[in-house]
Amino acid sequence: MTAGMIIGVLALQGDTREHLHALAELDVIARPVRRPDELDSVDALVIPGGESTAMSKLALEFGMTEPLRKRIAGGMPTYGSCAGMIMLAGTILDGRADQVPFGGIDMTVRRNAFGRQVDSFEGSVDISDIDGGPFSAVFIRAPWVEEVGPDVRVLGRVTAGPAAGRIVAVRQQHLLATAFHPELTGDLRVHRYFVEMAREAGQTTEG
Ligand SMILES: NC(=O)CC[C@H](N)C(=O)O
Repeated sequence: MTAGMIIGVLALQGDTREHLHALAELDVIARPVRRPDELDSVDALVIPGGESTAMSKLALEFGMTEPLRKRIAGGMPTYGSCAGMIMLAGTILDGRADQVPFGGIDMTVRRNAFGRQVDSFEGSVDISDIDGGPFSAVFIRAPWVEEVGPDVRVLGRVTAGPAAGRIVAVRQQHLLATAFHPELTGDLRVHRYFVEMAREAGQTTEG
């Protein structure tokens, strides 16, 4: 069912195009999603990196917040990178008061957690479900995960440096989030893992 599967990439704000490119390398149809009717036509969704406060505001303006919350809570496989991770969090620290996440993952994330002095850096992250060695992970004003609920599996932590041990990749059933940007490094393993998740979900719902 992979061949016919359609994966949307939220296209309100952020690096939508890079995710579309990454998905195009895999055996799926990938399209941008801006409106509720476009959301209805996809089997799974990627929420890109960018600026989560801007994304939240645009989602409210485009009438996307409620439809997204419903689909995500209803089992649509969804992957969020960086700002996308923030939007999938139940609780945001250092967010804006008017920021409304889509939720879904029982976790608390801290925005811009790695500190102001380091805007972006590359670190090494092992992801427990993904073979092939550690990721060379790009962090850009990235969040980290401060707390997870009992249903959340921690998949990856920063391995070295001052932020060593910080949680930067998680999964809760059909939902996946990373604080870094695999769409920027040409390493397709996270996208492939997500496509596999989406395919499994499709098989379950289609019997
Ligand atoms: N690269 C990113 O997606 C950065 C996330 C951004 N700092 C935010 O809070 O939304």
